[in-house]
Amino acid sequence: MAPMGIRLSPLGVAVFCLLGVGIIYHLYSGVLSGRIAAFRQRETVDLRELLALSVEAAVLGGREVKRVREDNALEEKSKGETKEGAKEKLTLGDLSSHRNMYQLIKTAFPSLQVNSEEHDNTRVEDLPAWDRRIPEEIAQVVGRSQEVLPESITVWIDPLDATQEYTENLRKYVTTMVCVAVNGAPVIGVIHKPFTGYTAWAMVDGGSNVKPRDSYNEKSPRVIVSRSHAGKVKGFVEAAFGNNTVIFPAGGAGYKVLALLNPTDEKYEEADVYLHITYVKKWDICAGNAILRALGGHMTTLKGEEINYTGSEANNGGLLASIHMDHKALVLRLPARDAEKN
Ligand SMILES: Nc1ncnc2c1ncn2[C@@H]1O[C@H](COP(=O)(O)O)[C@@H](OP(=O)(O)O)[C@H]1O
Ligand SMILES: [Mg+2]
Ligand SMILES: [Mg+2]
Ligand SMILES: [Mg+2]
Repeated sequence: MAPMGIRLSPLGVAVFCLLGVGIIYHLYSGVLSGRIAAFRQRETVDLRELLALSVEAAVLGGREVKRVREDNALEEKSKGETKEGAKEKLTLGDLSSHRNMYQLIKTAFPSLQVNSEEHDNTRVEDLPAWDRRIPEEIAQVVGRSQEVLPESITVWIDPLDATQEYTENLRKYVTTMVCVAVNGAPVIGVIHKPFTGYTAWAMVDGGSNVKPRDSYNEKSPRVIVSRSHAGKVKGFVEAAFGNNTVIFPAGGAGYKVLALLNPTDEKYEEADVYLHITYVKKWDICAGNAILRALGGHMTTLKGEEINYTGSEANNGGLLASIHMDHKALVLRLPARDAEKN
């Protein structure tokens, strides 16, 4: 005979269990969410550290670019053709720079999304890990750290910009570039010149080591454009700013942004506007965009839209860059463009 004749109702047991689970959940949810928050806190990345690392990476890549050029060991290959039929070249300078830059950044911050123009997993033996030192030059300008979540970051690297000109030994156009975008907005930009050793860097709301020129000609801007991926840019520029517009053809997207500023390493064309009408990729333009933005300038599509530096590498909308000018007014002066015909 069952003692006392107690019978458990299944419904009662279920309600009792649910209550128990509810109490345990209530007690632990605060603790758990606190733990998760603390974990995320620890995982943040300091943008000032990323700036220092980006400069280090650009200089490291630049050393390879210079070495390969000076050894005359370019091992030039073709990666295919651009949409417009120009040869897309690849040299040992691009590859060796990529291996060094990518490995340095990925070893220091393995969780970051890093998009390089080149793809090659050959390990660089004996590459020392980044020492996490913030150079004095950066510490003096960027006074405090700025923490962001790693998942909000996209790093874009161009291990050698102006490869076409590099193969022609037009050394002044060649740069290495690193850019850090946060939630798609370009925030840190580094443009390094391997053959002069000059490095321009800037961080939005942080500071920079490069300044704009004192004056710009807004009424009749001198326009810097591509020399090897120009498309029909001459007619486009003349339709916008008049038939007598001074046009400077130059190599490299990094170089052309520097020509809008006041870099101190060598003489540049003093351009007022940088304009590009053919296809271009985000590693080509992100660093320049970040530097211009940090200095109060703008880089947009030809329609004046901001460029989002997440997702696909493609920028199909062309490029208009200016500083200390009414950028919207410049956009309004541009003629309608047929992206298919360029
Ligand atoms: N139409 C196009 N298609 C693909 N890449 C282009 C392009 N126009 C310019 N670029 C890239 O943008 C950079 C600057 O070009 P430009 O000197 O013509 O202004 C070069 O980068 P890389 O040298 O890193 O490949 C070049 O390949
Ligand atoms: Mg290339
Ligand atoms: Mg490039
Ligand atoms: Mg390149």
